[in-house]
Amino acid sequence: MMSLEVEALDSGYGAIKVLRGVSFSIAEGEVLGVLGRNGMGKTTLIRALSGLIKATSGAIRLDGEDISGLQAYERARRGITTVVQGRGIFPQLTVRENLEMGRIAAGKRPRDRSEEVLSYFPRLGERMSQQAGTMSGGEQQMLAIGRGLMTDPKVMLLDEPSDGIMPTLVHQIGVTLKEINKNEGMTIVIVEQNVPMIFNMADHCIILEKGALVAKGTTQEVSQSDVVQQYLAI
Ligand SMILES: Nc1ncnc2c1ncn2[C@@H]1O[C@H](COP(=O)(O)OP(=O)(O)OP(=O)(O)O)[C@@H](O)[C@H]1O
Repeated sequence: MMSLEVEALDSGYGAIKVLRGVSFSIAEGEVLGVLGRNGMGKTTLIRALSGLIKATSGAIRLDGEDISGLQAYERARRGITTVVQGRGIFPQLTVRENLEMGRIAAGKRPRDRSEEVLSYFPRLGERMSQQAGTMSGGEQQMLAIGRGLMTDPKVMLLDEPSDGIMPTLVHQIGVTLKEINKNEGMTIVIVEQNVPMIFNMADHCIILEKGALVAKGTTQEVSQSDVVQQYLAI
């Protein structure tokens, strides 16, 4: 069974149509990389999957169930967690409190994942009482991912986790996300401008151009195809 299946999805902001007929599917436990230049609809896709904006038509199926009519919190209860661009952590709260917010956000009582979170991100363990807003960008990104993990999700949506982070940490975060994917069997949808990061960690890739899909395939197929030059300008 497909873990996540998106069919002919249209979405946008009021009268502004952004996503046009987007279709793809991800098997359970896979990593899907979402590539595309600035303003092509990547963040909008993450918002539409998480339920922050509505689908105007099409379907989003999680394990066969169409969740496109559900509110964001209902999707979260079904196991979708979102690590938003800019991280969305609570800067005034401590690391410990931010992680606890993840558990609360899950709505039910999820398994306690704090041990796993601290094993993936030992730096967080050293800073449990620190105010989150005083940490470096990379540490805040680790916290945002850790908080998502605390909800004990089945699917993790990430919007540009490399944004504003120094290259060595970007590499490390990519490696850790892959570990989480493998160890937890976690399905991951990751939006990135950082093409090498995606080519290193994704099983499949899609490329968005003006809200429509212009490429989809295995990472190997997409990375070797002309579309990379054409749509990503690298
Ligand atoms: N809240 C909003 N209201 C109206 N239009 C929006 C809103 N947010 C985004 N858009 C528009 O939707 C289009 C796609 O934006 P989106 O943020 O999804 O692109 P993106 O591929 O994530 O870009 P970036 O890499 O710069 O984050 C853009 O034309 C943008 O101006």
